Amino acid sequence: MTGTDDVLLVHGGTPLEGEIRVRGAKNLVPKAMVAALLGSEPSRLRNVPDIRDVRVVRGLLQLHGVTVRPGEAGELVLDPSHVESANVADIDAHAGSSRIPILFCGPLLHRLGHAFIPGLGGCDIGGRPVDFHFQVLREFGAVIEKRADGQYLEAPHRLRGTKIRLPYPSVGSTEQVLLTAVLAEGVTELSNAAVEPEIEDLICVLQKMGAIISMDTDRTIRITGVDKLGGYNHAAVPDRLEAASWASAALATEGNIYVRGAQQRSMMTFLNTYRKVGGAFEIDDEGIRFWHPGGPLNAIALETDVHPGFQTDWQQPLVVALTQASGLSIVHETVYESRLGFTSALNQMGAHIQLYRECLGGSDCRFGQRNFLHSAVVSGPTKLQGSDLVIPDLRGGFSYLIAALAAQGTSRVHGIDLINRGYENFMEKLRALGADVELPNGARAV
Ligand SMILES: CC(=O)N[C@H]1[C@@H](OP(=O)(O)OP(=O)(O)OC[C@H]2O[C@@H](n3ccc(=O)[nH]c3=O)[C@H](O)[C@@H]2O)O[C@H](CO)[C@@H](O)[C@@H]1O
Ligand SMILES: C=C(OP(=O)(O)O)C(=O)O
Repeated sequence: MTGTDDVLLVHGGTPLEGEIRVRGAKNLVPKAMVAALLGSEPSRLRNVPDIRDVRVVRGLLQLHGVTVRPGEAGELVLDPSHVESANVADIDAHAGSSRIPILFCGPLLHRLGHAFIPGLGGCDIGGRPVDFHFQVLREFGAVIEKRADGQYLEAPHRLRGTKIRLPYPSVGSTEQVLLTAVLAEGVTELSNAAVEPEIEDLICVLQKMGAIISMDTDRTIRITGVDKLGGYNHAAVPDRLEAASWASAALATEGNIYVRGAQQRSMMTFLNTYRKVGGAFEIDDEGIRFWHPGGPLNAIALETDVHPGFQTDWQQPLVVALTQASGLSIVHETVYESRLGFTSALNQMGAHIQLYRECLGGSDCRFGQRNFLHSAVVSGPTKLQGSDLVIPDLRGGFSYLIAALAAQGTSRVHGIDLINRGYENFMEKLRALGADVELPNGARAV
């Protein structure tokens, strides 16, 4: 989508108020769909959001012979009975913008003995190499050949369990190990694993299928391979990243939003930070209400980290709220080396955000001596003015929507289709919250 179809006019200055609902997590649902490939029976996934990353994986699974059909509302039934006989063609067309194709490696090697992985998508927020993925697959016994159009993998023999230590607790690499080890021969011990709530939920899915997986408290995961897995029936964990985005929108626009589906357990670190900034929230069994209680917001020092630290995908939307806090906030991004570039457009709107190459705010990280602008000092409060904005990535895009909604005047936000990757029906939700947004004359709703 290009041109006027992909532009949103945002008339700012109105607090967002009302209720929206978040469904299953973008960072779990596509992976649970891939897990269905490992089963000998159909799986039923519930609480599935209608987002682009789900559609991309659905296309890829269908290409590999998995029948995917909708069940009840928000359900997908995935039947992998015909994977062996599928005629895989045109895989590049389905790879799309997502990073998920890399997670097809283990399941396809188990089922077919070979796999082809095209170029990956995902947000442009750093180099995002996949060296850990290929290293762990080699340790399981896969042979990998890089060709011009992608990576070809083969498993000449059944993959074998192994002992692996990740150089960094990478989410995708941990998932790669899980999806490969469950059907490998013998035991796999993974240390320095990522332990994000979405990973725990993927482990729940795999256990339902018949896998044997234990998690220690020291980032060690042990998997005892089994010969066969069945299907699963699972409701996906809610999207804590989307929930936090709406919470940040409530704070930046001086609004009040009830996020149905938001869960305290997976958002504890975010909630502590939200409270330190001066945001208010109230938790009940169905969701969390977030609001600006009035008065000034507090500047804070914030460092992103792997779970249970402050999740990097929460950072960009919260930075918009920090432009409204009194004093100097420090933001140290330690997960991605280039996730602060989006702030230049906030400065164009009137914010005062200065980027630094040094590790500010406490600890040293991998990016410290390497010339990456990965720390920020946000000086506030500053009034924001409407502007012309071009969305750079998923969370940066949502941040621009928040900034435009908090600003005086009208903004033209270009590239809004990108937001459909991870935010279900965001236009409907914005309107339900009273946002004054419109598509330019003649444009379709995205
Ligand atoms: C679809 C999905 O679930 N995306 C999430 C996932 O991304 P993703 O799984 O890609 O992120 P990782 O946790 O793997 O990446 C973390 C860091 O490890 C580095 N790295 C990773 C793999 C590798 O082979 N080599 C390497 O150097 C990355 O460049 C990055 O600096 O976790 C991130 C961290 O919580 C989130 O921001 C993303 O929203
Ligand atoms: C970085 C993100 O996603 P992905 O890994 O899919 O690019 C995100 O959800 O913010």
